[in-house]
Amino acid sequence: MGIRTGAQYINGLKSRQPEVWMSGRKVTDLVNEPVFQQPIREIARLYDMQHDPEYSDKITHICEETGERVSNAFLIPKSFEDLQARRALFETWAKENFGLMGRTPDFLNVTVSSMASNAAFFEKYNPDWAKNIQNYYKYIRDNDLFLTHAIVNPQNDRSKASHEQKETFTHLGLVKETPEGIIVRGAKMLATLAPITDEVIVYSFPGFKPRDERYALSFAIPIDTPGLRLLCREPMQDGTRSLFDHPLASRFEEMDAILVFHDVLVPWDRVFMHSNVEAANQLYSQTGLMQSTHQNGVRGLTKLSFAMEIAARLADAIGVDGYLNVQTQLGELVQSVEVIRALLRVSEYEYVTTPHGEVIPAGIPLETIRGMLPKMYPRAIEIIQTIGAGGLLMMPSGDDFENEELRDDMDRYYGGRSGVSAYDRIRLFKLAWDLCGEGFGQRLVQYERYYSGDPVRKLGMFYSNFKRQHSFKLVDDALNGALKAQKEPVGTQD
Ligand SMILES: Cc1cc2nc3c(=O)[nH]c(=O)nc-3n(C[C@H](O)[C@H](O)[C@H](O)COP(=O)(O)OP(=O)(O)OC[C@H]3O[C@@H](n4cnc5c(N)ncnc54)[C@H](O)[C@@H]3O)c2cc1C
Ligand SMILES: Nc1c(O)cccc1C(=O)O
Repeated sequence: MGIRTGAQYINGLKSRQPEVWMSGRKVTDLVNEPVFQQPIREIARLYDMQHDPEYSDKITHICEETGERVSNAFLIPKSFEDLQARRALFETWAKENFGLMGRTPDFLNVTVSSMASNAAFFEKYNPDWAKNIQNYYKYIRDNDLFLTHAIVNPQNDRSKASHEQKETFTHLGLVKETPEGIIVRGAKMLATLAPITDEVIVYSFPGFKPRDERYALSFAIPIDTPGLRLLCREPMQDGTRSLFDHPLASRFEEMDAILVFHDVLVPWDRVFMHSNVEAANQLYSQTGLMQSTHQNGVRGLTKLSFAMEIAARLADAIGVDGYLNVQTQLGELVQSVEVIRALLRVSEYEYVTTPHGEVIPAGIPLETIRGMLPKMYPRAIEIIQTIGAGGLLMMPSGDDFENEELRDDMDRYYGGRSGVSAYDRIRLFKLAWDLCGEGFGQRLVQYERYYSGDPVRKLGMFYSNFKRQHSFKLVDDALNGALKAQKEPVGTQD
């Protein structure tokens, strides 16, 4: 089939009935559920772009194997140009939602592509696992599927290993093997956009301990697989708030869900790994999952740039950008954007070719983005709050603004500097408040901090890996140089 349209994506959603729970009720009509309608529209729009002549050649390509047009997320890059083609997709889609939707289909499609292109890793442990991940890659590529992922065990007690939790199946684990597949039970978090996806893939960050064997698994199943229950967090918008009042929150909220598996059957051909602590702990570093970090980086750059632009427009609208303190905050934001932009470029220009010929962005700059964005983005939000100050809290609702009795006051007292009307200022400040004040905006801060794991442990791992690869030779050069200089009599140099 190749690339889908938005309508085909929506028809896919209509054809399934996953068990979705939200606000104390079972959601039975997903596509007409007010909370999900707008995000579904946003994802459908991305699918439609694949067919739009303006974007098609930029974000899709003809698959060598099938001759069909497929998303660039399924490209296994073999050159710098391929990396750029993939980036073009990330960038084009991120710009459609200002980088605020992190888990658009490209994210996991890239992840699975890199797992499949590193099938040799799975082969080492079990040839069936390698075959399964490769077939799964082809399946989602050829059907242009949208995946969610759940890779983190629920918090419960982080001081204990999976096998030491209160109950055997608090963390998702293997119950038994059957002729048809494996039966799994327990929970995994935190599957963003799960209710409106086609499939879920499960794997884990490293950290399993001996005796955690049953929890060391990876597989993918349709989101409506019997026994799989999706428990949504409380929605941050009810789907009825106006676009005037909430221009971002009412469009781009990504629902998050805990997945609870009640003795779910995973067919053998969908099992990528099980009962192997060593394989599960190596999966992340050995299968090029770094490729998804390329998507994260491009998307994160768009989001940070958006925050920077909002801060600049706020400051301009109320005439405060001539003050030194405001200028230094805005300058800091522009420089943050430039740092991320430069790091992305370095990662692409200094790409690495793997032994099997895949071209991947350089890891250290991408990891650096991952370490810095969790600090830069919250800081950008703090700056928006600081520059907007009380003005962020004085904005009326759209209904107030439309009320003829109030209009004169609004026009008089809500305008900005000369040339900025009350209407323009109110709209701008509402945009800013969605990003820096609403629950929607706070989730986006939390997302930037945690979407790729705990930044504390990530930075620790980053330094340990860095140390393994570097001998800090400049220090030896300096020490040896000092010894040499000491021995050489003065005047012997040219
Ligand atoms: C908005 C949002 C969307 C997300 N979307 C997804 C998704 O789609 N799919 C998915 O799988 N995951 C998703 N995640 C989950 C994300 O992967 C986790 O939040 C992340 O891995 C951090 O784990 P945790 O939240 O369980 O924090 P914890 O690991 O429980 O950490 C809690 C605190 O304790 C500290 N801590 C815990 N253990 C240690 C330790 N061993 N050493 C030192 N400090 C420690 C941490 O530094 C942190 O401050 C999302 C998260 C957010 C916030
Ligand atoms: N963002 C990530 C995720 O959600 C799962 C696994 C890895 C990452 C990552 O950025 O490396």
